[in-house]
Amino acid sequence: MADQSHKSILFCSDKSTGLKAIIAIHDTTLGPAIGGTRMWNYRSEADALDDVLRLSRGMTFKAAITGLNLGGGKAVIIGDSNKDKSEALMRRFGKFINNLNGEFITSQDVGTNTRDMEYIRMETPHVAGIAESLGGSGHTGPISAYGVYMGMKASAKEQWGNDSLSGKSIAVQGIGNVGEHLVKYLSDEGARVYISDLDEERLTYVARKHDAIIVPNHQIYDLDVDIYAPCALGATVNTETLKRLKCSIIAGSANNQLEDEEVHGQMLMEMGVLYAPDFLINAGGLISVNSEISGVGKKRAMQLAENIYKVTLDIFRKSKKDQITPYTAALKIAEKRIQDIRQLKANS
Ligand SMILES: NC(=O)c1ccc[n+]([C@@H]2O[C@H](COP(=O)([O-])OP(=O)(O)OC[C@H]3O[C@@H](n4cnc5c(N)ncnc54)[C@H](O)[C@@H]3O)[C@@H](O)[C@H]2O)c1
Repeated sequence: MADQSHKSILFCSDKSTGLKAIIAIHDTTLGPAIGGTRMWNYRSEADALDDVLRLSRGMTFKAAITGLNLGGGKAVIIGDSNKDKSEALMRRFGKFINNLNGEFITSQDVGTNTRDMEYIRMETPHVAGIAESLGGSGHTGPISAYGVYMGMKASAKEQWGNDSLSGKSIAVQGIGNVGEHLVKYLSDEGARVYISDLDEERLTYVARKHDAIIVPNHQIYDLDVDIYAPCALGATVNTETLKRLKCSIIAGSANNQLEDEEVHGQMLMEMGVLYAPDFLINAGGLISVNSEISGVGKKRAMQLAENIYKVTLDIFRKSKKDQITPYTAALKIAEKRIQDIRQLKANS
């Protein structure tokens, strides 16, 4: 908690529903902490804690760099989302969120969906990502994918002087809510798209629908492609995979793609691989949820997601000018905004 400057961490446990969850609030300078609830079968509670601490910190910087008045938080429920989920478990979790009196607002993430958010809503108003038919912003996957697509095009512009992805070869790891929509954008633009996932049925479906090429999971890092798009889980860019990756750009939706932000960010820069900071280009989901909370509507949300193109180019410019990695450049801009607003609030 002290290492990454978290504000608070709440462990939630309920025997009758089998709920075991952790809510981490990183920073609330800009506004209430917001972050999805991930349900995952973690190997240990320590792994779950590590994940929620990293993810909540990323949310702080994501909101800050996107210009939203929101803080950073995240929740994880320990369990198998296919087997352990129930209405009672989700509603019990909603009660824990309600006890935080609006300091934390949640939405969907890996392993949770709009139905789960509806159960949480039965116990607390501090939840977004509700189905469109019920007045919410619905699935965040499409807008997240659009933001990643914008960030990827900006990366292409920076690396090759032209933002067209037509004819480029792109490996998308994970074709879930975000990955599938990203594959559609890329395929529609004429890219050659390779896909991998743990879910065989989904792979066949997406490959057929969007004319993509299936590759076995273990081969995704060895492909001779222009772009690697991690859209499954974090830390896939590490010392081991960097020996295998041959791409010129890394741009995807997964949170915390770099196992060690400093070490692997620097390695990428030395290798001449352009890295589009994850917390910047995957902000579409947050933008969508913010539109639901603030009532600004879908059109404005799409404009903000489109703006990721420009912000990504600004970050690359700063990275070059200051001789720092794009990740550090993005972090500095986000931290400066938080610092400025903290001062503003202290003086008023
Ligand atoms: N949904 C959003 O709006 C959003 C926003 C920002 C960031 N993200 C991040 O993007 C990533 C994807 O989100 P999503 O909503 O599409 O999740 P999802 O659960 O719908 O999809 C993830 C997919 O990755 C696959 N997968 C898991 N481990 C894998 C592995 N080792 N190799 C290949 N495939 C694997 C899963 O089978 C699944 O199909 C996550 O890291 C999430 O935190 C999502």
